[in-house]
Amino acid sequence: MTAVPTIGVLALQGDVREHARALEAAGARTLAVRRPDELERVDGLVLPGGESTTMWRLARSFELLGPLRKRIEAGMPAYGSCAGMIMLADRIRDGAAGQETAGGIDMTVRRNAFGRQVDSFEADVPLTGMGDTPYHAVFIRAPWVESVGAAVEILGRAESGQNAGRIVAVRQGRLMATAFHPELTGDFRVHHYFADLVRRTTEED
Ligand SMILES: NC(=O)CC[C@H](N)C(=O)O
Repeated sequence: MTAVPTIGVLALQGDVREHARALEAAGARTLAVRRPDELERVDGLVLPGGESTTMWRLARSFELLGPLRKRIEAGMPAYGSCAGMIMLADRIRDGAAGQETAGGIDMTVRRNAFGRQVDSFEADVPLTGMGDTPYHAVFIRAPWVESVGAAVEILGRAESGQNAGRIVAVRQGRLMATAFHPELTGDFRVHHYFADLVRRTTEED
């Protein structure tokens, strides 16, 4: 029998409840993670959208940044959306002074990249491995992925307009990230994909 995985949502700041709801719709049990002992109990973690500078500062003061890095290095699956994508990037551009990330994905992410042109917008993005219909993606002061290392698989790019070709969804092994917010649209394909990844990981380990 396949066990139901417990997926944490980093609950320092951001749209935690929406992710929990989407993960539950994808068949996972969820846990709000604010403390290192909560982080220890989850099979995978979602880092939500919000504000990456605040998330970073809070992660430091809650003494979560170090434990988060350790669990990611040890192979915990993690998925970051928007600010969460920034948190999973090994390198960031246009960060606040001294801004750190948990890292894990070999990519450079530019913060507020689309925001200079337009604060928020919606676009259809075809996503590898998540069905034939493009994903209707909501971007809110979103970052984009400026460059990726060889181990990173590009799952989606913006298709049209002046931002055509920009990388907005990636995966590196057990880590994945999207520049957009799949918790807001009621189409939970991204959460299903991540929940399946976590389920397979718990079977492998
Ligand atoms: N919707 C979002 O998560 C926005 C991200 C935000 N601009 C940041 O830098 O963290």
